[in-house]
Amino acid sequence: MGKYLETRDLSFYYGSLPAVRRVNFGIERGAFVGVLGPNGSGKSTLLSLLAGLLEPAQGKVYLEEKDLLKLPRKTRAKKIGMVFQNFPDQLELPCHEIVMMGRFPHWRRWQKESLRDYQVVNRAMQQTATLHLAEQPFAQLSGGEKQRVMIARALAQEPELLLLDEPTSHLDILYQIEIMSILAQLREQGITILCVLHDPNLAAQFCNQALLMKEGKIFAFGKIEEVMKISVLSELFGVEFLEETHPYTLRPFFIPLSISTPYKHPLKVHLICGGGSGKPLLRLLLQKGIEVSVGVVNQLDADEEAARKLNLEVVTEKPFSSIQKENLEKAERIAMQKDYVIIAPTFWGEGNLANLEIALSLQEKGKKVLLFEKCLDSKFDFTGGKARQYLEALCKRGALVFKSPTSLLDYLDEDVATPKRTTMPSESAQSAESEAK
Ligand SMILES: Nc1ncnc2c1ncn2[C@@H]1O[C@H](COP(=O)(O)OP(=O)(O)OP(=O)(O)O)[C@@H](O)[C@H]1O
Repeated sequence: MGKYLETRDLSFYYGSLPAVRRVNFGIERGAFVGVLGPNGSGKSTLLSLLAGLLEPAQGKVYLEEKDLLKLPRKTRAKKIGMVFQNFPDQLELPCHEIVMMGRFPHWRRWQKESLRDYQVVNRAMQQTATLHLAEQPFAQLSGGEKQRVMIARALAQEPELLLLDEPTSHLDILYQIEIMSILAQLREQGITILCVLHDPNLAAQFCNQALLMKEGKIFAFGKIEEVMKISVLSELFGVEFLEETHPYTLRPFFIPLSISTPYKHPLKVHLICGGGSGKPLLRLLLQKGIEVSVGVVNQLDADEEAARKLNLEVVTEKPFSSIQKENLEKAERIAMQKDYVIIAPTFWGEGNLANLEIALSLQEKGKKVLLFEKCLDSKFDFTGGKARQYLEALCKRGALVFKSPTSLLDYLDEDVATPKRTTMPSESAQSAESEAK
């Protein structure tokens, strides 16, 4: 059986500019789809095609398996409610009359407003908190108030399918949440909703599916939990995100961090850490644009969580387990691709000691190892001295010891500026090394 709403090879051009390119997707009745994508990616054009306001250059839109453009105009107007950006916002009509316009498709010629029409308008204005604006001229409302009145008008239409283009764009945060909650309730009543949004969090919290667009094409489409991932969103928007899970809804939410640039620093490092010891360093390394891999760390460890949320390459081991051979080999392979191995001042136990064995092995293969004075403090060693022996062996064989993350970062910068330095410890590092001894 076909879907409630479906597009097949849908394309649209403005002159020679392809705005929507061979878009294929289908949604079930009652879906609540968030349409997201960068500016100019074709979201509004797609919505206009779905509303039948634009005629596709190629392909078709099907509503309940029928060619949308072949449905009588009045049938379309009854079924599809729209809240678009380009409403005439200087109308002097009182708001209740604007909302009543939503009833037009249900009227016969010369029909007057019925009691039911007034009831539906009243309910729509209650739902959108616009009842107190009923007598006010539309033109005199604020942007957010106008937006809510236009949503009320669409609700008064009692549509099956609601298409909204950035319905939250002029709303303060309270009304953003309120409007999204109203839409979620409408969905529970069986209305199918497609809604262009700029905020991934509104989509992640309220929608059940996401349609991501880039350059007129579908970039990703599916359930929120399948599609809304930092790797996908970062690539779509060119912004780094941190992902958290909402403690109550268990839906993901995203914190934009910075504009994603390809790692701009020429050096790459592998970080051995654990228990949160790597976090301060991770932040500094990433701020400099240095590519970082992490491991081996136990799943659910604070550093593992940070690396995962930052979408870094990370080698993990099961929680509370000693590191398995295949994970050690994987970490070694990854670290071999890097310029340095950095050891954070973490606690050492029998479970993670093997990370120091890899560091020694990597050093033997010519990899440069950097660590911190604090690493040599025996209070971090819960292996009866084995960890300290490994760390001292690393130092004897040329590992550089630093007082602080910033001095290590300075060293990396010097190293880039003076290529020969990579084989010769810097003065600051040497002095730290001798102090440590
Ligand atoms: N009326 C028009 N005439 C010519 N080009 C247009 C027109 N409307 C949109 N475009 C172009 O078509 C492309 C897609 O625009 P569209 O408005 O569909 O994107 P969008 O994803 O909704 O953008 P935004 O997030 O900025 O609202 C853009 O390159 C835009 O410049």
